Amino acid sequence: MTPAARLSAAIDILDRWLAGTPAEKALTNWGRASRFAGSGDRAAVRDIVFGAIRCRRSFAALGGAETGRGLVLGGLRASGQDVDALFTGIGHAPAPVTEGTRPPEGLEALDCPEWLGPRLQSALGSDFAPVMEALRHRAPVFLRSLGDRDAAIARLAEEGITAQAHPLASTALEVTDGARRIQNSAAYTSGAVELQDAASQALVEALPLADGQQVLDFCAGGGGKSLAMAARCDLRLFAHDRSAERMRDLPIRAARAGARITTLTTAEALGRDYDLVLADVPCSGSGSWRRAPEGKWLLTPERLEGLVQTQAAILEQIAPLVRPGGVLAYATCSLLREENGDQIARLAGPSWRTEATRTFSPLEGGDGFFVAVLRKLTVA
Ligand SMILES: C[S@@+](CC[C@H](N)C(=O)[O-])C[C@H]1O[C@@H](n2cnc3c(N)ncnc32)[C@H](O)[C@@H]1O
Repeated sequence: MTPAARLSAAIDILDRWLAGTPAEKALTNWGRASRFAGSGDRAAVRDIVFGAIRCRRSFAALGGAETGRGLVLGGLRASGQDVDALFTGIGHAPAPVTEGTRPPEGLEALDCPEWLGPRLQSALGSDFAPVMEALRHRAPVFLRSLGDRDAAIARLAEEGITAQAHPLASTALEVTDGARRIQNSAAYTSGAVELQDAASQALVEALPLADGQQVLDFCAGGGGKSLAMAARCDLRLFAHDRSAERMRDLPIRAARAGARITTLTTAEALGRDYDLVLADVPCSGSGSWRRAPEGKWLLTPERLEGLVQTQAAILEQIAPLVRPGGVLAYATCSLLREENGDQIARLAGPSWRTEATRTFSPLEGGDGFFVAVLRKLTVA
């Protein structure tokens, strides 16, 4: 495909996305209908689409319309490209440009939803603009090394993947070249490295884990945190998720990593007690909007309120599962106070002591995360 034909494909996919089709689905449908597109074309179209979703408001202003065409045009203008050379109307190229442009202003220039601006500003203070700017760009690719980090770097290099140690976590590697080769590399398939954001790794490093503990990952999803916990200590480790479907791949991933993780139904999970319960709760995902940018535009005040209620209900459900002297760890990938510190304040009282809270900013390289470690006090 020519560069201009890739733009036309991205315009169609973005129009479908704007009409309500999830971006992954719109990309898959286009891929199925476009057998002529090679892997380079698919990757390039995907990059244009996700780049436009991250910068929806500013690209729409620059491109003169909130349409697929406007977003693509705005993206080209934002990066200073010669739009008339690409929008020629010849062959599969988009029709010549007639649209005007205007510079984005205020929250629009930061690609921040208007209603969220004040809440994020209050939570992030002087970091607000730099964080929102960071979320306009693609996320770095991180790996977690299961053994020696330098050995993993050398092994990846043999397969044409360049990675370097990242300071956020002792296990974290940032991939700077060859990221598309990871999933077929022997280092990955043999379990020497696992794909995981650096702040996710750092969050698990912040947990007071010790050999022999009985641990529950209550919102395990695909098991990213379970696997990282299993790699840290010899635990009796249980994974639970309200959706059993989301844990479907966990046994395969655990086998690849040589980890023992028992999945539990809700009734089973609630029927035991634990030295540590991790609740990596469903949240706005505002800390990971560069990785999953659609969430930025799908969040509404009502959805946020629903999430806050779910988080509070989960905390209430798991608090009794922690043994006296044990730990409840509450985590989100949110930047918003109502999902983070405000939730933990609910557990304040004579039964709990907050031992640590840590906020990871996207400015540190990884996703934005919050973790609080609360100790259940033994009754005197
Ligand atoms: C942030 S994701 C977990 C990500 C996962 N810990 C990881 O590291 O890959 C939140 C998970 O919570 C689950 N969930 C939502 N409501 C829940 C509930 N009431 N109880 C338990 N899990 C719930 C969702 O299905 C989702 O998989």
